[in-house]
Amino acid sequence: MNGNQESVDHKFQRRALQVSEAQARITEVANVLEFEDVPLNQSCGRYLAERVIAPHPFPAFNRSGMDGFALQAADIKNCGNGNRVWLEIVDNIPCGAVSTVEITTGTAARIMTGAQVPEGADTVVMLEVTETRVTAGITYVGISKKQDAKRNITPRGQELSQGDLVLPAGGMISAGEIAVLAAFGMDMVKVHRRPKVGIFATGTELLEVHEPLQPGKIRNSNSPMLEALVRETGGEPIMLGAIVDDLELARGKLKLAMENYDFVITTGGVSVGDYDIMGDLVREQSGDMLFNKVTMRPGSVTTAAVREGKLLLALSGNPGACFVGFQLFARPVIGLMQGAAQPFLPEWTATLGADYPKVNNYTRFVRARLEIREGSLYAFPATLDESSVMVTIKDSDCLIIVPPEERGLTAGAKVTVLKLPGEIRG
Ligand SMILES: Nc1nc2c(c(=O)[nH]1)N[C@H]1C(S)=C(S)[C@@H](COP(=O)(O)OP(=O)(O)OC[C@H]3O[C@@H](n4cnc5c(N)ncnc54)[C@H](O)[C@@H]3O)O[C@H]1N2
Ligand code: MOO
Ligand SMILES: [Mg+2]
Repeated sequence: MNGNQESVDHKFQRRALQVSEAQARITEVANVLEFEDVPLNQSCGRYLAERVIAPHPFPAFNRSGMDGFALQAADIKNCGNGNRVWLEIVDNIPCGAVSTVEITTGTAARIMTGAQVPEGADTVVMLEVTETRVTAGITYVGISKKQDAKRNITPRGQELSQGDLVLPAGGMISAGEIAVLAAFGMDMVKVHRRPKVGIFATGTELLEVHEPLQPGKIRNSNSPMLEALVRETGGEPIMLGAIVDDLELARGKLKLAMENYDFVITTGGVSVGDYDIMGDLVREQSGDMLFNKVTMRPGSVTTAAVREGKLLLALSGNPGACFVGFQLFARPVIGLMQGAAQPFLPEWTATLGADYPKVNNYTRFVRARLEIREGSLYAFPATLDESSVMVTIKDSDCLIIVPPEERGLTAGAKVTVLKLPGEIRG
């Protein structure tokens, strides 16, 4: 044997991790970023850094649910069958006012929806079932139907008592949360800073989006896709362009990116090809490597490393693998850095809508369209779902998790899907 044959090429020596193990390794080193206070109207899509406890009951006062008259139910308990009661109107209470007149037997106050119910009143009769008359300069309301106490009054604290947990830490802020925060007077919200995510692509074949097509070359579509994905997950993308497949160039670029940003994502050059420089770069400092092979398709060559506490995720250049690798590894990292309590894609159960005959050694994440038929959720796998395929990414609502199987799956099988964000296209 000559020396050449004896030597081991470490490029080919990769220990494949299960997806869950790879996710555990990368999320373990994803540190939550510092706090910042943001104005309420800019907090949509951020994650609450602290739980919110109700500082007061909500609603804060007994509130009328109707335009009508506040009175004592006991005064009208014999109404009906021709019996009518006349009560003296002692006040008129618009929204925002607090009446100083207590309702006693024989009296009522005109009141508007949303106004504070006056002391002494225990029911509000709606305007439409009342009549008024003026006798000797005094206005009376006539009521001819009985009504129980508590009707049309929302009691103080009906929705929340003081001290109740309103919002847990780590929940995403959207319209409903913003309404609650506003109602409790929180015009500034404590969140975790968005991670700055440096993104660059490697590949001598890559053209800029605006460049005309040239023989053998392709436009860099992964960088804009990653930029959109980083934004979608709440990160701040920093676009560092594309570089040719040159180890020195890549080393310099990576160093700069790792020094300046919270998280670095690259695409391309992680397989075993002669120009797969990102794989080589990570292997150079093998102590830092978290994984460089995962038992998944697409994206088996997805590589991750940690350097001085900073994470590098080197995604495959193949668009399908780049997309899936982002969803499984970058999404939770970016979420955790912002303090998200649920940083992973949600898992749903669906019925497979068409046969999926492919046999897999590895777990497959198959792009699919979701459809609701007669109240049940169906997942239709994309006909083209190879790692290298790009166009079916845009048609997908979810990724079907197809475990390693000796034979394929048939239509009707129950499958677990990872729901991608956004509306179901149907
Ligand atoms: N001998 C082997 N060959 C390959 C293996 C293997 O195990 N042994 N793995 C295959 C698998 S699986 C994948 S996935 C790819 C991974 O490739 P790389 O991550 O090294 O990516 P590249 O070689 O740079 O490019 C692959 C493919 O993607 C296109 N590409 C690259 N960057 C972009 C971009 N920014 N935008 C759009 N498209 C991009 C590139 O032109 C190539 O066509 O390796 C297999 N090979
Ligand atoms: O990394 Mo490749 O995408 O497994 O097909
Ligand atoms: Mg390659």
